[in-house]
Amino acid sequence: MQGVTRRSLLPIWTPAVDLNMSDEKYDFDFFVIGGGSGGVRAARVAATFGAKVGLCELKLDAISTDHTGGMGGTCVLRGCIPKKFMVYAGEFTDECEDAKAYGWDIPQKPTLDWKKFIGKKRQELERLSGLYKKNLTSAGGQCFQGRGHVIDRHTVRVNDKEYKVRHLCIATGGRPSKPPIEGKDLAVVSDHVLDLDELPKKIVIVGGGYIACEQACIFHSLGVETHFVFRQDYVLRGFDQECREFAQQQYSVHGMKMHPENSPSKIEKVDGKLKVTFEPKKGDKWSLEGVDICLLATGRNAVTKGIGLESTDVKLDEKGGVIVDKHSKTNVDNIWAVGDVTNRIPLTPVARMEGMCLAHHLFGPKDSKTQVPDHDVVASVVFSSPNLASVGLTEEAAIEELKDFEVFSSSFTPLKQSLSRKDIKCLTKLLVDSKTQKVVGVHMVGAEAAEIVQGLAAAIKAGITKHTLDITVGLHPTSAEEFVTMWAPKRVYKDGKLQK
Ligand SMILES: Cc1cc2nc3c(=O)[nH]c(=O)nc-3n(C[C@H](O)[C@H](O)[C@H](O)COP(=O)(O)OP(=O)(O)OC[C@H]3O[C@@H](n4cnc5c(N)ncnc54)[C@H](O)[C@@H]3O)c2cc1C
Ligand SMILES: NC(=O)c1ccc[n+]([C@@H]2O[C@H](COP(=O)([O-])OP(=O)(O)OC[C@H]3O[C@@H](n4cnc5c(N)ncnc54)[C@H](O)[C@@H]3O)[C@@H](O)[C@H]2O)c1
Repeated sequence: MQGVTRRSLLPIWTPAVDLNMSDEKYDFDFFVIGGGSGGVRAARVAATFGAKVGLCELKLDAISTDHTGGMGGTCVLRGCIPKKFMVYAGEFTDECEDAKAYGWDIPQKPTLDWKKFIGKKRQELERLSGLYKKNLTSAGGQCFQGRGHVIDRHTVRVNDKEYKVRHLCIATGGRPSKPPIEGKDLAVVSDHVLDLDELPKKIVIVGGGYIACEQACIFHSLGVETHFVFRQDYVLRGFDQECREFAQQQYSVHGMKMHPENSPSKIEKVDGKLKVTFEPKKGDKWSLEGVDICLLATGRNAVTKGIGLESTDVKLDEKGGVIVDKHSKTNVDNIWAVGDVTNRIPLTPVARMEGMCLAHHLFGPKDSKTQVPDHDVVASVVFSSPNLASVGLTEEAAIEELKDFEVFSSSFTPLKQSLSRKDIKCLTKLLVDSKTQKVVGVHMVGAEAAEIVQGLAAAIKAGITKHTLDITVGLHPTSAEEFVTMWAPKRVYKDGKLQK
């Protein structure tokens, strides 16, 4: 086959497979379908180990479809990165508020040139997408633009050409799903709201998960009339209950219009705008009119349909995700899957870890310690305003799993806001195993929580005890120092029961 070259720089260690003995009947040792966080990491590391690697990805577009995507995948083009740019864009509103309280004279209301912002965002994402391709090809991998289709367990078709592959990796990620609401075609999904030509005046955001919370806070901070509608009494099911309540209370302090225990039942067009009708858990139906955008942030589905998987015996779970073992292997010996398509933990660093471990497992040194991804104690953060960052057990999970533990928590006004928006509060929380004194959970709601909890996540992995935190000298004055100055437990549980 033309154009496929084995990387000349062979690794200095002993690879897991003898790459010089690879079967000539294969065009590639390793072929990846999907150029997102997981796929590119797997392909790039495998190429670095000297494997003959190919990867295919759809053509670049902000909106993902069966035929559009782009190198870098969801995280780079319609996830983490554009979302974080929007978070930053919105933060200047609060900064201006704080600045005034600190004595700055801001003569007129600052305005945002949305077209300028979105133009810069598009330019930067295109650059990043190009970098993903460049990094893979410089590692020796080959990149194809086109839709990958599995013909059989050793054959992939891209752009009408078939390739024989020794190992195949499915890394096709996920795409947003819409619930069966009347008029749902009038609503948009997260791909769209991260790439709007114009900023809406009035937006309805449906869902209570990561995306809904982040987007609601972003649009509210950008001055858009934001209606945040969710089914439960509190947002972010699965997070620590005290943190959920605290975050939700802080969202309303910022003035956002929250509509808990409501679901949309109908979306229609009236006089060129949207009318969205809701059914509350209790009470009568009600509607919002004059809505520019209705975002359905109600979950995502693994991309496993229409890519030829049915021509293999690869087993899917009940939600359509690829079932894999601890090495990311499917039930078919040479087919592997990493990232969101496997419905494990749908986060970028997790997809990357799975890709990295797979490459090590297949092509790395035999004694590599990074062959099995570790899904235990994975930190996560909701980039809402304020951030909610979390690692380890929640208080509710600790009651079930640990039974004997102590809760340390503190809520306070961050120093910066003590001269400005005094109703802005921060919550820090630690859970400690009573028997071992090990820290088993860290949670924070507040500015920069993500930056702070990252370090504590590493400390938990290293088995840090409460005593070590107690003898750690804080950095003053910071919000982070609360984690080393919470001496007395707020609550103590014995045998899963709260002690008086
Ligand atoms: C709005 C939003 C915000 C997010 N924010 C964060 C965050 O802040 N932090 C975080 O950790 N995670 C975040 N995530 C989650 C994160 O983006 C995903 O977990 C991550 O991108 C998954 O990587 P992946 O490689 O599994 O899949 P993807 O990145 O989705 O990549 C899959 C790729 O496969 C391609 N593809 C699909 N089918 C084919 C085919 N047949 N042929 C060729 N190519 C194909 C797609 O075009 C896509 O590029 C966010 C997600 C969303 C939607
Ligand atoms: N900061 C981050 O790390 C980040 C940000 C965004 C997304 N993500 C990842 O992407 C994944 C998907 O995010 P998501 O927010 O789409 O999903 P999610 O699973 O976090 O939330 C979906 C929400 O939609 C609600 N919902 C579902 N069906 C509904 C219906 N019919 N009517 C009303 N509400 C309904 C659910 O109750 C839930 O609150 C997340 O699980 C997360 O792992 C991560």
